[in-house]
Amino acid sequence: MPQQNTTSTSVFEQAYWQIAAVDSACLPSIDERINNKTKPLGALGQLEDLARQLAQIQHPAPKESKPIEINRPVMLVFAADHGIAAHNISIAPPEVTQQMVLNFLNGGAAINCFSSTLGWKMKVIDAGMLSPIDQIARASASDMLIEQPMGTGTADFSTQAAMTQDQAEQALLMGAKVAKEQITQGSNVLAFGEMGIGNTSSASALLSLICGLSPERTTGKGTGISDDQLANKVQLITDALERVKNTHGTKAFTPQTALAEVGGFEIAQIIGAMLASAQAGKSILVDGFIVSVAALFATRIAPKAQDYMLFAHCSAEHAHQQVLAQLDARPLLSLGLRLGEGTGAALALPLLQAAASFYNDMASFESAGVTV
Ligand SMILES: O=C(O)c1ccc[n+]([C@@H]2O[C@H](COP(=O)([O-])O)[C@@H](O)[C@H]2O)c1
Ligand SMILES: Cc1cc2nc[nH]c2cc1C
Repeated sequence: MPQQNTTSTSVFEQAYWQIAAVDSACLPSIDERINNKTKPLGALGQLEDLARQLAQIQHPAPKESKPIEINRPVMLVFAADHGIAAHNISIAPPEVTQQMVLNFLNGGAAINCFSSTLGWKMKVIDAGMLSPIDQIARASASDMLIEQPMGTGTADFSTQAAMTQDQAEQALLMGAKVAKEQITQGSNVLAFGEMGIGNTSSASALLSLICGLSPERTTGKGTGISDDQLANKVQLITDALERVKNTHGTKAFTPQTALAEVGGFEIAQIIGAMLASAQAGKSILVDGFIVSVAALFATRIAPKAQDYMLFAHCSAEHAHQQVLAQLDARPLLSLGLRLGEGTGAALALPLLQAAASFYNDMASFESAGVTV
């Protein structure tokens, strides 16, 4: 059931989330620990930045030098359908969203392979697909599946608002609930993935609205559509932006308005889950283009949430670079992936573990008797 916001503060306001910035007072002791490891200064490159950020998130007290822990890493894959998918803007029809969710529940997708190989717990969240999961699949996958649909897919945003403002609000609360449950179970690293035929259209429109970028710059081929389909996708997003400007004027769009007009149920729930993770002081591992747009929205609601975000990879969807630039984020991997599902985030877990391992266990110059 949707939670009630008992305060008068909206979930789209920073004050609702009360996210503490990570404290830079702890940096000197963290840097001292990293710099005294038996290596030339900076020689572990981006792994040093990763260790620094993980240590800063986990040990804000200035003088403490405690190990980094990666506990019960959990992959949360949010799935939903999109009304815009009726316009042939994907290689696949909308039914494929649910077919792929069933594939997740049966353990057969790329994200299952990576999660089981690398040690992720995996949860699949139905945030609003065209039809509910049938009882047999539900019964056989009760441990992996979380059902909290906001409806049977969003409305077609090229002609009307994707969802109501109230749904956008409820979606944030429902996403937050999932993150809180996983944190209660002991997770301190939460990764985010998604599945939704048509959701690159939604992510592109959201990016255009919130950053004032033209649809040509924010729109790409998603699952691999043709040039003609891409031209149609750009036109549909252009029409949607025109519709939204006619409805709300040309003023800057708030995250809530943008989400309600052109968002997706899975994207909105991810935003809420990220904000709750940051609120609880846990690390957020961001996957590809769609999840990064959700991360951008989370930071537009509560800028301090970014302190807790680690960017796993750079997707082949070219607008992902625009999102990363907006966030001034440097991703860990660049493998040309454009699958989604959380696959890029899953693959980054060994890097987090390696960063923790050198930070925790590598000898210092003093302890090893190495004199440089
Ligand atoms: O994560 C990415 O960067 C990414 C880039 C392109 C496509 N996807 C996946 O493909 C689906 C959306 O693509 P489309 O063409 O249907 O909009 C959705 O299920 C995503 O998981 C994901
Ligand atoms: C087959 C398929 C698998 C996916 N996984 C994430 N998005 C997807 C889109 C399609 C079409």
